[in-house]
Amino acid sequence: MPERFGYYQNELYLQGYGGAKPPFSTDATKLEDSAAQVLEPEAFSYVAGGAGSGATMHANREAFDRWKLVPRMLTDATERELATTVLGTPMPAPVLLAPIGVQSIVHPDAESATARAAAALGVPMVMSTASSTSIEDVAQASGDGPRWFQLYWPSDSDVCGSILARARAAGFSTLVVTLDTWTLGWRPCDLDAGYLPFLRGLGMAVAFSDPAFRQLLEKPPEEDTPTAVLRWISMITGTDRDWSALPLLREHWDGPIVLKGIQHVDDARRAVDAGMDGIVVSNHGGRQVDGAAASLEVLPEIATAVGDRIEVLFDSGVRTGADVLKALALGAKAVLLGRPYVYGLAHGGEDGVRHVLRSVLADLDLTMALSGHRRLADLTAAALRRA
Ligand SMILES: Cc1cc2nc3c(=O)[nH]c(=O)nc-3n(C[C@H](O)[C@H](O)[C@H](O)COP(=O)(O)O)c2cc1C
Ligand SMILES: CCCCC(=O)C(=O)O
Repeated sequence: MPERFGYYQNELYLQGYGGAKPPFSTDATKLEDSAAQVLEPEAFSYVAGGAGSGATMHANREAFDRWKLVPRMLTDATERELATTVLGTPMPAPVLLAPIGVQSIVHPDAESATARAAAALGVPMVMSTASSTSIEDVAQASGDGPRWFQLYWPSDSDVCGSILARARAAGFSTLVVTLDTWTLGWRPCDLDAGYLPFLRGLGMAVAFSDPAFRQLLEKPPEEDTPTAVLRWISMITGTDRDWSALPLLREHWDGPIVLKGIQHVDDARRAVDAGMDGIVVSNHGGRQVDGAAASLEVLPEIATAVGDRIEVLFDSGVRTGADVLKALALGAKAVLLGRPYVYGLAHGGEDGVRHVLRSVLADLDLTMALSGHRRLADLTAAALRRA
């Protein structure tokens, strides 16, 4: 394990901050408020916002509140075993960083800072297709760190193949294909602010550095950005693909493939039938379908239906160690942490992401200990009660 995160007191206070106050809160639920103080209003709204009325974003949190841990005593949880392996990737705890695009709008070091922070802890980073940093630069920042690549699936097969070949060559081991964002959801915050970072040419580093994409353009993106942006957006949006198209991805990717954005048990079964290796039960943090079910609400039925045949990962609303425990007890193999690490990035770049990650991992470790669980395998529905 690259760095021991262990007990909160040892790690953050004695080693990390030497007993001094940390630079900002160790409570990820508070970071949103303080991030609002340090970010441009539009950038903050873009990150914090959800689709429509925000109903799904709120439902994601409410669903966590409906489940309560029921701690067990005298179980000897002095030493916990949090390390696990998902699709061949070893990790110190069942936590990955969710793919989040355009990180340059919150910090100039953007995805490179995130990659360094994740690598320092051995936590896998899922890099977004909509990154503000190219595949090769993220890989370099990530060094020996574990890394997965998230795909917004280009309709042009040459471009798709080129991007995936680059990701594979750069050491990204697992492909995460996001299905729930084939067009952007109705996001009043961004609409009201007239703010969409992509239309300003942000979050285009993967596309603009891709030789196959550049070949399709009459003028390079540096000379005519709006045309290049529109060409790219038209390529990654649309419904012209269905389940039968998934084998095409196998032609370009020989590693594990995970489908992200699964909410319905029948879609989870289809992912198994299509020979996929994993799914992420996710509603994109409530950013796509306003009124969609909370992801935690649908997790148990999906895990029961397919959990023995495919890796079931989870995101949308994870903020604390207890949240991780609950998702695992309800059938997830690991969770993806979303907005909180972006707020860490906003507060302090690489150090900020590390701070958030260490806080969540240490909180997870302690909550696991005090709930009486030694091993991840001990986390079953019996560890919970529905309120
Ligand atoms: C600012 C922002 C950008 C995102 N960009 C992507 C992306 O590029 N690709 C993707 O698959 N998911 C993206 N997501 C969704 C996350 O991967 C994840 O599903 C979501 O953040 C989980 O919800 P939470 O933040 O409430 O925990 C984005 C989320 C946010 C907040
Ligand atoms: C093409 C959209 C990329 C960013 C994204 O997924 C989000 O804002 O939720």
